Amino acid sequence: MVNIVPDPAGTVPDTDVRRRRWELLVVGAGTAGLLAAQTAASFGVRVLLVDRGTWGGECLWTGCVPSKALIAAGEAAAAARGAAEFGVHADGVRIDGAAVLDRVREAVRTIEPVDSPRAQRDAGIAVATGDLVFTGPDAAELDGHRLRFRQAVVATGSAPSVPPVPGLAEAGPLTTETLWDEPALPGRLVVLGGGTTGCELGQAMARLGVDVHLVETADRLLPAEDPAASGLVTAALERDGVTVHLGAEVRRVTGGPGSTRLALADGSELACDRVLVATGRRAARGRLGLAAAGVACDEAGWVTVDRHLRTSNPRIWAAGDVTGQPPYTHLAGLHGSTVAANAVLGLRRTVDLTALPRVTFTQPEVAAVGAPTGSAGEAGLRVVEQDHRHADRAITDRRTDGVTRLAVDSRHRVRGATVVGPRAGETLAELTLAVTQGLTTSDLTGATHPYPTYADPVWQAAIGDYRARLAAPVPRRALRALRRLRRLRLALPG
Ligand SMILES: Cc1cc2nc3c(=O)[nH]c(=O)nc-3n(C[C@H](O)[C@H](O)[C@H](O)COP(=O)(O)OP(=O)(O)OC[C@H]3O[C@@H](n4cnc5c(N)ncnc54)[C@H](O)[C@@H]3O)c2cc1C
Ligand SMILES: NC(=O)c1ccc[n+]([C@@H]2O[C@H](COP(=O)([O-])OP(=O)(O)OC[C@H]3O[C@@H](n4cnc5c(N)ncnc54)[C@H](O)[C@@H]3O)[C@@H](O)[C@H]2O)c1
Repeated sequence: MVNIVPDPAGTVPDTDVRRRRWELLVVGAGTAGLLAAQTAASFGVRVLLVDRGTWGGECLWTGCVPSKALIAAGEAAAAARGAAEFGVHADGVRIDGAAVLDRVREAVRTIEPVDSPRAQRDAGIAVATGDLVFTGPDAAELDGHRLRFRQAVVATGSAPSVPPVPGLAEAGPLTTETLWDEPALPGRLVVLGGGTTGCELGQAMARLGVDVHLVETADRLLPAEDPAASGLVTAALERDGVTVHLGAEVRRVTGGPGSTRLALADGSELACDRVLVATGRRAARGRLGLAAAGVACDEAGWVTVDRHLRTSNPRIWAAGDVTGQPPYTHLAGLHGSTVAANAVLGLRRTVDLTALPRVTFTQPEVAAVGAPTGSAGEAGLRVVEQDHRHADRAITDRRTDGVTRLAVDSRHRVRGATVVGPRAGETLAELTLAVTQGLTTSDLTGATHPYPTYADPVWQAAIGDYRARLAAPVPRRALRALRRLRRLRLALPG
């Protein structure tokens, strides 16, 4: 059923919505669509925002919010179990899985009103719930009703991709779209994929008492990150009870929920109650009619865009995960505001991915930005590093399993960074600014960092690089001359 809500001024009666030619039609009310619609509305344009019903999109309902709430529950369990290390005894830790999942859903419900149709309408946006299908270059259908538009934004997101392993689809695997509706936590879980999702959820589940096996085809977890991060996260997951299978491939799956068996390529077999698939994403275009609209997609199905996020139909823009660019909420939001500025004001804004920050919310967190720090040498960059075993805050917190690595160019500009440790995501903000603004390690040394914080290792790494600079021939000669001058002055009488 189409449920079109008029704008707050009431100038667009429900019955007229389908007859209007909308200045901007936005399809998908996830982060990208919401930001596109809100930014366009703030520029004074009449916008129609359409969603199937999950207002707030993946981040709110099945992504960031529930996963971070589950991670918080896992952290609470781990803190209670580990309290004895501090001389605090919290014996008899008991996990109520159903209550944990209820708390997760409560977090979603608490945030939901901000993204609701009512909130959008209050912001001056006309909203409609339904499945939108494009029928031509400037026309679409919403559950049987025709709409026309001057410009449109496709912001329909992405979906979990289930690999074509024989028997997997028939085994009823969980995905990040279905996990959150479960009434209880599984007893035994096999997680397929050791990327961001698999590591975050695998660790959280293990901390909540689930027997977790994590299967990754690559030879290390988080294969896109600095190998130092992979090593630290693997060790942390294993400490939490996750059995990690690297370089492993599932050949066949049999059974279903409650009793599933996975045959691995090395001849071994895993038995579990549920399988969670976390092996990457695919475009979530469904039956969107992009061909009828003249919007081209690449071979993998992602909507093709130019530097300004314009599709092959000059009236239509795309934003967020559907473009195939890195799937992060902060990028989806940036895409949304960028397309609004380009579509409504005719600007030619681009989105620079070179300083796109990312955080994996394992414990320790892995936060990275810019040039890789693992193979920085190959890219002509040097790596300066501070091991958190020497960071006082990490020692007081008994959280020394971390490292800060900066990739620095020949002019000592910070070109990339990886931070592994508690609150690494927060620490990354400073380094993202450094990479974005081309700041040098000497700029970082010039800003006093409070003691004792997890930002201190950044300062120490920068100071280390600055001191190494002083060892070069020219600064050494200058230092020698200054020392001599000082001695001469001190030798002078009076
Ligand atoms: C488990 C998990 C954890 C994550 N954690 C993080 C994190 O911590 N930080 C981070 O930055 N990112 C995280 N992400 C990624 C993040 O969720 C996505 O990058 C982001 O939500 C994408 O936003 P979007 O607007 O592009 O798409 P979506 O949020 O998917 O929105 C698309 C919307 O389009 C609607 N739609 C689709 N087709 C139609 C149609 N035909 N008609 C009408 N409406 C339609 C859908 O209903 C949906 O509401 C996580 C993802 C997962 C799976
Ligand atoms: N904290 C965050 O910001 C956050 C959290 C979760 C997800 N996300 C976003 O969602 C995206 C998707 O996450 P994801 O973890 O599903 O994908 P991913 O691409 O990050 O990781 C998928 C992993 O699965 C492995 N793999 C692929 N096929 C496999 C198979 N058949 N068996 C075993 N392993 C297999 C890959 O080698 C890879 O390591 C991420 O790239 C990220 O951008 C972000």
